[in-house]
Amino acid sequence: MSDAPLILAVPSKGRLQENASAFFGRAGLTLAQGRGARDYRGTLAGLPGVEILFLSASEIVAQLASGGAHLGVTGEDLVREALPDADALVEFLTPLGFGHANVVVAVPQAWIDVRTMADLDEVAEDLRARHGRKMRVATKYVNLTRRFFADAGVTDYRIVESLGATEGAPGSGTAELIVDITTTGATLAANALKVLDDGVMLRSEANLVASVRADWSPAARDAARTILTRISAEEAARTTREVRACLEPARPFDLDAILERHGATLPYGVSERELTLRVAKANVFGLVDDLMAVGALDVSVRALDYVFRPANPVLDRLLGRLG
Ligand SMILES: Nc1ncnc2c1ncn2[C@@H]1O[C@H](COP(=O)(O)OP(=O)(O)OP(=O)(O)O)[C@@H](O)[C@H]1O
Ligand SMILES: O=P(O)(O)OC[C@H]1O[C@H](OP(=O)(O)OP(=O)(O)O)[C@H](O)[C@@H]1O
Ligand SMILES: [Mg+2]
Repeated sequence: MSDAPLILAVPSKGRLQENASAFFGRAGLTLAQGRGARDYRGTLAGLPGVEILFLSASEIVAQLASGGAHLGVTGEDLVREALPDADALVEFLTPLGFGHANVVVAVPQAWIDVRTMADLDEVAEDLRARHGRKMRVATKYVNLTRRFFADAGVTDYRIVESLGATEGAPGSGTAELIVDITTTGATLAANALKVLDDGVMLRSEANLVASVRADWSPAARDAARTILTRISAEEAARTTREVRACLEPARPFDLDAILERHGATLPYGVSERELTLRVAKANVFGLVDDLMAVGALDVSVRALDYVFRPANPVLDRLLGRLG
């Protein structure tokens, strides 16, 4: 099985789907979905050593854990919930900048004296004394909740497993409080719930995740190299700019000081009249000001599509992990 292809698992629906295919598209990796939206297998245009599985975000976690997929895009919240020992089974390669959601503990806004996890002890005691039953927490994040509540020293409660519309549980009387994800806070507000001051359990976003258990054949490693190289090249281009400056030949200045001040580099070396610099996007205008101040005759700034460099820390980390 040494030429087994690389299996890449991509969300087939939901909030992560569109962002995931846009992300691969920017990196020059076009997802081709066989015979239309209901075909759950696909390919990467121009990369024959790759098979794509279109799965739900939570199924992607299961495939990464079992080794059924080499790489996948999914939410960190789902990985941490499903895999108690996540770091032994998977490697988080890079956060993707979309799918942001916080996993939070939320209680009714009407509980004005309840602000922190420690206050939940009193709520639990009160429920026991007055109604003779345990405080109930509605959630589908059962494992994350158990761990977080244990770390906070809250032990007198019961989990009511929720399959959806978790925020409705306190209103309908099936639980006193909830643990769920929130992005804009609109659903919590609509259900008159508030997040406890120390109730943010996890700040999650979509990640590119690698399976440690998968059959990392030479062909699969080659394909991963190609994919991660393009992803890094796109990221480097998106976060940096190329600055070209035409200089007055006879006028000396401290180039090293300028490079250092803005974290700029000279990827093509130094020549007397023209400099090509690379700099973080946020530092562009400071660098331009300094170049003008030392007498530059013309400065241009360009966005690039891709920046390829021989070193790829993400790939190195993956290969190091696989041994
Ligand atoms: N506002 C949001 N609501 C829900 N999920 C979000 C939100 N923002 C980001 N996400 C991410 O998307 C993931 C859920 O994706 P989605 O609902 O498509 O998959 P799923 O829950 O596995 O599928 P299903 O709901 O069919 O079980 C979350 O776990 C989280 O990582
Ligand atoms: O903070 P907000 O921006 O309001 O978003 C949070 C809500 O969105 C998600 O539900 P979703 O619509 O995905 O339904 P689901 O729970 O059935 O997956 C999540 O479970 C919350 O209910
Ligand atoms: Mg969902």
